[in-house]
Amino acid sequence: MQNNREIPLREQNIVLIGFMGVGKTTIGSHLARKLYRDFVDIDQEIEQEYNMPTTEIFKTYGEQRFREIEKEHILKLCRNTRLKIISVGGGAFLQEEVKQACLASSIVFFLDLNWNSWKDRLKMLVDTRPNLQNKTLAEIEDLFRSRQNIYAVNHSKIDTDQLDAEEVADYIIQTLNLGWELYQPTRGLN
Ligand SMILES: Nc1ncnc2c1ncn2[C@@H]1O[C@H](COP(=O)(O)OP(=O)(O)OP(=O)(O)O)[C@@H](O)[C@H]1O
Ligand SMILES: O=C(O)C1=C[C@@H](O)[C@@H](O)[C@H](O)C1
Ligand SMILES: [Mg+2]
Repeated sequence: MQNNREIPLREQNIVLIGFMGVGKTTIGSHLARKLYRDFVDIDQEIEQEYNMPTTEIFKTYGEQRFREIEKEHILKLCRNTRLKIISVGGGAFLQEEVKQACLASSIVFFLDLNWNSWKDRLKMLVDTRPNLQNKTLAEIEDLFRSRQNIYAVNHSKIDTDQLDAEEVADYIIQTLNLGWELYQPTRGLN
């Protein structure tokens, strides 16, 4: 496994984690554009590979198969790439191996959003997220709360409640610049 001691901090992949709908895909694409990096969205990669939406993949092959493919995609990126912005699915960190690979090879940002703000987004998410379907609001809240512990280990947590997607991307860039300068300063290198 490529680990972060072998990749200069400024070249490490940036991985966005968090519950469904917190904005990983939207914020990740802003971040990639602003940092002139490639953006990889794992859900979209899997949908392209299977040529069907996630809901159909769950129905046809089951969640377990989706998780296996998700793991393969993420481990491959962690082993073989740098300088990417990667949005992983909301359930990717359920798999310990995925979590450890991301934490060892990349800078992991947890996009946090409180339940009250999140539930306003439910309507626009439910058709495309199989794990939100056929559940009561109380069951979805339970899922939301039980998932928080898989995101708890990260390199930086960003509170997104009061920010639009572009502001979150700018805030992540400020955080990165602070960390890069602190731990691997450019001053005096030449
Ligand atoms: N900071 C934000 N403020 C307001 N709305 C946002 C913000 N970030 C994302 N959104 C909106 O929330 C919806 C979900 O965002 P997005 O698809 O990026 O979430 P996601 O974390 O990638 O979800 P998933 O894990 O299910 O793929 C989109 O309609 C997006 O426009
Ligand atoms: O949190 C989840 O379980 C999921 C989140 C989405 O990003 C997709 O990866 C899929 O819909 C499952
Ligand atoms: Mg997404």
